[in-house]
Amino acid sequence: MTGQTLTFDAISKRYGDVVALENLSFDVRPGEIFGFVGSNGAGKTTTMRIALGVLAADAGEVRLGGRTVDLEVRRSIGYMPEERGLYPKMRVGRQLTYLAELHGLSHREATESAHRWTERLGIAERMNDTVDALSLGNQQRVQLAAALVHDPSVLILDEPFSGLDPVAVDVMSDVLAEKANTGVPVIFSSHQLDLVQQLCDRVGIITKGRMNSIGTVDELRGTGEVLLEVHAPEAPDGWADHLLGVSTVSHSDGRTVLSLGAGADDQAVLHAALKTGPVREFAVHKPTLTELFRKVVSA
Ligand SMILES: Nc1ncnc2c1ncn2[C@@H]1O[C@H](COP(=O)(O)OP(=O)(O)OP(=O)(O)O)[C@@H](O)[C@H]1O
Repeated sequence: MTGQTLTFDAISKRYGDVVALENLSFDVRPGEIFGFVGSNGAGKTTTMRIALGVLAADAGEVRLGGRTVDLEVRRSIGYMPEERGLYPKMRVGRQLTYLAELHGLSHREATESAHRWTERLGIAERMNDTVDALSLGNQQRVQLAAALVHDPSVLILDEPFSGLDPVAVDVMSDVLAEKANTGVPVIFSSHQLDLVQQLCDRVGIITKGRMNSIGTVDELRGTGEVLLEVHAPEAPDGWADHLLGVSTVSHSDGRTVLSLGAGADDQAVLHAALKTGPVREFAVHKPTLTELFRKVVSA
C-alpha cells in the first residue's frame, strides 16, 4: 500500500467579518478514512474548498505528500462538492468520460474508467440518460463516479451520504473503504454520526473554525464520561456512593446508572453491587459519537 498524507497546516479564512477557520491543522493519513464533523457553519465546506484550491486561504497551506497543492496536485484529487457539480443536460457516460479526460486520461482510458465506475456504483444502465433525468440519489452516485473516474490519489467528499438510501449508503461505504485500502487518504464530512462512527478510522470535530477534538472513535469515546449501568434489584439507593470516584446518576427499579470519574474502579463497583444481593446486569456505557458531539457543541 502506498499513499500520501494530506496535511492541513494552520489554515485561517475569513469572509469579511466572519471568521470561518482559525489556525486549523490536522492530517489525513494514507489509507485512512477521516470523518470531518461539526455543526452547520462550523467550517467544513470552507476547509474542503481550500484543499481543492477553489478557495484561497488567508493563511496556512494544504499539502499532499509534503507538496503544496498546486494545479498539478489538484488534478490528482477526487472531489465531491456539497453543491454538486454536474452538467444537468449532459449524458452520464459522456460526462464521466469528459471529466476523466480533463484530468489527463486518454479517451480510451476515460471510457473504460467511466464504464467500470458506473458498473461498480449500480448506474450502468443510466449511462445514456442525462443527469437531470436521474433521481437525486442516482445523481449522487454519478457525482461519486465523477470524483473517482480519474483514479485520484486523495478523496475529499463533502456530505457524500446525504440523501442516499440504505443500499446506496452501503455502496458508498464499500467504495470509500476500497479506495482507502489502496493507500488513498479519504476525508468526508457528514452529519450522520452513526455512519461516521462505524466507518471512520479517525474523526475530527470542528467547532467555530477550530479543531475541537481529534482521534480514533474509541479515543474520542474514551475521553468522555464513562457510565456504568448496574441491575442489582435488591440494592438500596446510594449503595455505591462511598466508592472512590463514583457518583450515582440515577437509581430506579433496581437499576442504577453510575458515573465513573478519576480513580474509580469498576471491579470495586461490582463487588459492592454483589454485596447487596444478585447482580443481573453490569455494563459499561461509553458515550456514542452523537452524545459526544452534542456535549462538544453545547459546551
Ligand atoms: N461565501 C461566503 N460568504 C460569507 N460567509 C460565508 C461564505 N461561505 C461560508 N461562509 C460562512 O463561513 C462559515 C463556515 O461555513 P461552511 O460552509 O464552511 O460551514 P460547514 O461546516 O460546511 O456548514 P454545513 O454543515 O452547514 O454545510 C459560516 O459562518 C458561513 O456562514
